[in-house]
Amino acid sequence: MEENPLIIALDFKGMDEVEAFLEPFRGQNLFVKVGMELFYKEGPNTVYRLKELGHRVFLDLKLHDIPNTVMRAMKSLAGLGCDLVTVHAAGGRAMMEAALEGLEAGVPSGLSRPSCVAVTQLTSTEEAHMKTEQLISVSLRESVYHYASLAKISGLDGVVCSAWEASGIIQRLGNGFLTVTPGIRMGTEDHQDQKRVATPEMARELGIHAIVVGRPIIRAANPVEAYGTWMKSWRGASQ
Ligand SMILES: O=C(O)c1cc(=O)[nH]c(=O)n1[C@@H]1O[C@H](COP(=O)(O)O)[C@@H](O)[C@H]1O
Repeated sequence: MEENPLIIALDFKGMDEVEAFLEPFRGQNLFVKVGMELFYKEGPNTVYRLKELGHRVFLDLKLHDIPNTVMRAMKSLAGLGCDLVTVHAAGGRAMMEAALEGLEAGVPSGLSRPSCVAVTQLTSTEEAHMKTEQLISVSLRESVYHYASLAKISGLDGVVCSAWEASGIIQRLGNGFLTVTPGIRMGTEDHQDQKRVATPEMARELGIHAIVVGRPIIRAANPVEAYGTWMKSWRGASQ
């Protein structure tokens, strides 16, 4: 992954909205995330179009199924030419290994396989709910560290976690293991459904590799200006 990207979550209803959002960014190469809403509506053309426009694509479908199904699904996704994909670590080691097997089998010749990161505990999850709803009795941090270790043992490239656990993961698993962090807010705006939240400055100081930002940029009155402000906060003095 290139130098600490800010990944814009394109959480839009369809490609018309995506094209309208991207138009004022013409000439800039962004790192964008395609999630379930957009992919389920528009399908593979989403990825082809974004690649044609020169953007890097995080295809975030959070696969979680039996190993054979995930292996075959990843084979299809690798063929689209995306750069980064996700699975749920809760699917287990065999499923994560199968995901990598599928990605390696499906990658078009001449391209490198997409990076694959595992979602640990969603940033919308609070410790109390994890304990009552998932019946996990360790702390939320311990649960995230456990999933991150499992993802590393399985050969994955990193994890999706909140900023609250990222530095512990980097300490335990090394700086080469990616930490991709949503739940980022400037501090002033509504957290919406996010619970484990941090500012871009905090994320930078914690050594996080990539942040994912959706609504604060895509719903901003002036998204280009908002992106510039966010990039300055995320990159700090180097921007
Ligand atoms: O895998 C993800 O990207 C993800 C994992 C997670 O734990 N939390 C999380 O918010 N996300 C995604 O990150 C984006 C965050 O969007 P905003 O809350 O609008 O900034 C959404 O597209 C979520 O689907």
